[in-house]
Amino acid sequence: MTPTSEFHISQQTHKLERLSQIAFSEGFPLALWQLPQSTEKQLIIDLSGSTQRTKIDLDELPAGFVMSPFQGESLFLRGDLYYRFDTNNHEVEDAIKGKTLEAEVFERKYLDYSEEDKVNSPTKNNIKNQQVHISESTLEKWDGGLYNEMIFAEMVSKAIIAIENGEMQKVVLSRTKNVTLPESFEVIDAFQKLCKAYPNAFVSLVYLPEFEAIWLGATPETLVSVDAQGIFKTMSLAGTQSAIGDNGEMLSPISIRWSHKEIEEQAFVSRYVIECFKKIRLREYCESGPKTVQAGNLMHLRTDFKVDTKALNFPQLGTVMLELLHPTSAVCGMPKNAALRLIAETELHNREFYSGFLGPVNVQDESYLFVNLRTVKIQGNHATFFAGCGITADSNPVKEWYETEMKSQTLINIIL
Ligand SMILES: C=C(O[C@@H]1C=C(C(=O)O)C=C[C@H]1O)C(=O)O
Repeated sequence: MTPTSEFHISQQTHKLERLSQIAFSEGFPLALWQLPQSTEKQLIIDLSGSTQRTKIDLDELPAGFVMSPFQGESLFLRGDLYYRFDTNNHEVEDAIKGKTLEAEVFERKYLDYSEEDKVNSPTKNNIKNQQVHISESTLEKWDGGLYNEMIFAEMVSKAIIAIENGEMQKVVLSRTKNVTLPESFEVIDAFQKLCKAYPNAFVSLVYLPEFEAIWLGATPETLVSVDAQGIFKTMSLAGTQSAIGDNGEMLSPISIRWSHKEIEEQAFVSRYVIECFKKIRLREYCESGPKTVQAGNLMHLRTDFKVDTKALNFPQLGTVMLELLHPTSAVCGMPKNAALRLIAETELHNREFYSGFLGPVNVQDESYLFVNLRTVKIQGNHATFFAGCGITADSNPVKEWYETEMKSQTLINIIL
């Protein structure tokens, strides 16, 4: 191999990392993701320098990435630059061929590897050491930790009383866990580790310069997807158990037994999805499940729903269902308004983007939106993990605390 081609290959390997570091240092919004069961990583950079606030209309939006909070306006990252990388982090050939002029100009400005650049340009070569800019005022907002087992158990007890009083049937309460990251922590490495560890999850990294934050996650839950063939999918996911046995062994899904509480909790979510179909008088959906599925260190109960939008001549189904479904009772509760009220009165933190939804929209004619679970917000060396649990009349407050601990461990086990 000639020295030039060796250099070229090593630059290829680092391209994903370099592009990310450029976005972080220049303040360009960025989304990097791996779809479930895919070995490709996809990357979008919005060159405008800020995200757009928008209503999510899947039929209208250009190619980009949606980041939506639990409550409030959705953000849209425009796909000005779009890259695809294979398992070895090499750029995918057909994506290179279809490169836009904008991408070529960008690469010439930031990634041109002439000999002179290698020696002289600080922007182009020392970029790896640059971090996301974070202001003092953002750091001041960081709290040392709002929750402990007793506080959270009391919140759950309060929710159980509300359920017993007939105010609601189910509510999902969540908490945060704050961790100071070690100096050795590298966010792109953490993303890569999550991709390897969780091939069945939607693994994502989203940089939002206006929030001076990076959100990293590995969620098991599809909210709405519409593929290039017009197949719409959603799911009801709930009920949680450890996937790891008493002796540290990985359990198999068929060995898992579910209690009445968990079966009921998941059935609430399925009923909610079916109610949404009923509202638009759609009967032509296929339903399969519930079945036990593994999500990293956890097992859940899942029912899948599928609709052929082409056969029904209903191309807007994705947009209509998104509006009806979010927030589902997997992250909020039943009935929705009573649950929202209790969440607002009880939780000590703002959920921000946790339990909202995120994913690529109209990228290669497909849209995949996921519920933002198993997620962490990173600001400087501060990490806030978010996790929640579904509470019904049969909940045990201490068990629910452990469930949120296990859910935080899905990320912590891999990235720290
Ligand atoms: C709320 C979360 O997860 C949701 C709640 C579940 C439950 O209550 O058992 C299971 C899966 C998700 O639908 C979370 O991960 O934070």
